[in-house]
Amino acid sequence: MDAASEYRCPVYSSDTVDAAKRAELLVRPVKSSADILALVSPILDSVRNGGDEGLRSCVVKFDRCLAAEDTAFPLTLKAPFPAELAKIDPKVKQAIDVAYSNIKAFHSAQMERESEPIRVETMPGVVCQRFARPIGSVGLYVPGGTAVLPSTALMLGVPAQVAGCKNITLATPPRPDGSISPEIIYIAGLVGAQTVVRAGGAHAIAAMAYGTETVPKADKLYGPGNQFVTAAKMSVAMDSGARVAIDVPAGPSEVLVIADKTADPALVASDLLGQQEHGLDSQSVLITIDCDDAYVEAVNAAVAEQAQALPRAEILRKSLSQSFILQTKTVDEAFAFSNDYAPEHLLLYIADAAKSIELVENAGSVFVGPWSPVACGDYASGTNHTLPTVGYAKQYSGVSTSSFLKHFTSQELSPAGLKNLGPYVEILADVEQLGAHKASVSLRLDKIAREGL
Ligand SMILES: NC(=O)c1ccc[n+]([C@@H]2O[C@H](COP(=O)([O-])OP(=O)(O)OC[C@H]3O[C@@H](n4cnc5c(N)ncnc54)[C@H](O)[C@@H]3O)[C@@H](O)[C@H]2O)c1
Ligand SMILES: N[C@H](CO)Cc1c[nH]c[nH+]1
Ligand SMILES: [Zn+2]
Repeated sequence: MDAASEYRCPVYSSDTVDAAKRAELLVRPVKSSADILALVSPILDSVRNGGDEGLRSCVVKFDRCLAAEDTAFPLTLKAPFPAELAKIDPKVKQAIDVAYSNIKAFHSAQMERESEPIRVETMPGVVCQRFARPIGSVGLYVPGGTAVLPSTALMLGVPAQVAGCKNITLATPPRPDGSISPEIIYIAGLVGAQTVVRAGGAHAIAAMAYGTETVPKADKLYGPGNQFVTAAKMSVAMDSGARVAIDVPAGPSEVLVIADKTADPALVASDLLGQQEHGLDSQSVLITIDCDDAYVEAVNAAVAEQAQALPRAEILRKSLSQSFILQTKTVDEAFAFSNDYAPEHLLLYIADAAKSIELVENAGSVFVGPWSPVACGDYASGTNHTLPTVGYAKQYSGVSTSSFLKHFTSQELSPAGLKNLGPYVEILADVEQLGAHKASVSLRLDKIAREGL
């Protein structure tokens, strides 16, 4: 096998893909959740029962951070973070500041809509309202396994700050020497985080879900991560003892590109590789519309050429075989597959891309036209990169400002309102045979009648 042939995506044609194969192509290359949950459960128990000590032992075992063997290793850093820990290259600072500003602009606009109270008089004298409040204590997970992702600190920290969350904790795996990347500390300061936890994986999730001596307990957990992190989030969310919510199952990165003949094969290849390089369990998919075999070969050749020259060539070599190219004939066929796949990122590299958004039913975030590489959304366009994977875009939205808010409703009835609505409530309470419910209305209606209100 020559080197280039190791970096190719398998190719299928919709003409020959039957229903069973199509169903198979829709499934992501990830371990079953039962297998992962079995691995994650003892880690969660160790932190839930052992607090900081349990957390420390998991840091040693799983984050492979040498300094953690020292029992004096502080598991948390508290704000204000020392300036020397946040020292970054001025060029990097400028790029982070641009990203911060764009993300803040887009998420602040969401805040304006989401926090606006709603008031509706559903019947004369019956006023219903809805109010937004920030979630008090939030735990943000910033991945740091195969790559440290300060951009995720922005994607989670900015909406938390915009929503007005009071207690922001950020957890991320420490580097081998036990330190946290200065870019993450700089961003933690920018977004007003109070605590940075030096731990990654399922144990960091457990620490924020249950709280420890030094890690504050969060009301809601956010952020992407590998299969351990995602399974841990789902597990603690089901534990009534933790009383913690989660944002979205944001697992291994993925992209689906829909391309027609107008798409430059080299640029298509660059976006496929962009998400595939995240890890061995990532998946990139290309759906072509009415493109011949020569076009598909040109994409595969560009994939092989670019992949071999990239710093993460080894990850790509091992994982490109689980990506694939599917040749279809029509726009409808291509979008039908994409909507069933429900990709985290959907790149529309076709003529009339903007108009085709109407055809999208399920996707985390859409990249429209030839000049919108997925990397721009990953870092700095302003949208959020914490997005549903493995098909969860069918029922979940990506992280947004509203993920950091909760809403409560109110109703206020005047005597006239109760006279209008009360008799119907009495009937419905009768249907359910709930006498106390009925009496709470009847007694008031009697009083209104007695007092002539
Ligand atoms: N969907 C999204 O929005 C989105 C955004 C950014 C990144 N991602 C994805 O996040 C993931 C990041 O994964 P990562 O691994 O690089 O970083 P990570 O921080 O999620 O996980 C690394 C940690 O996993 C733990 N771990 C590793 N092996 C373990 C084992 N065998 N048992 C128990 N714990 C173990 C360790 O604590 C390690 O520090 C990638 O898959 C990437 O594609 C997704
Ligand atoms: N593509 C990731 C979301 O799946 C986000 C990211 C961070 N850094 C680079 N990319
Ligand atoms: Zn990415």
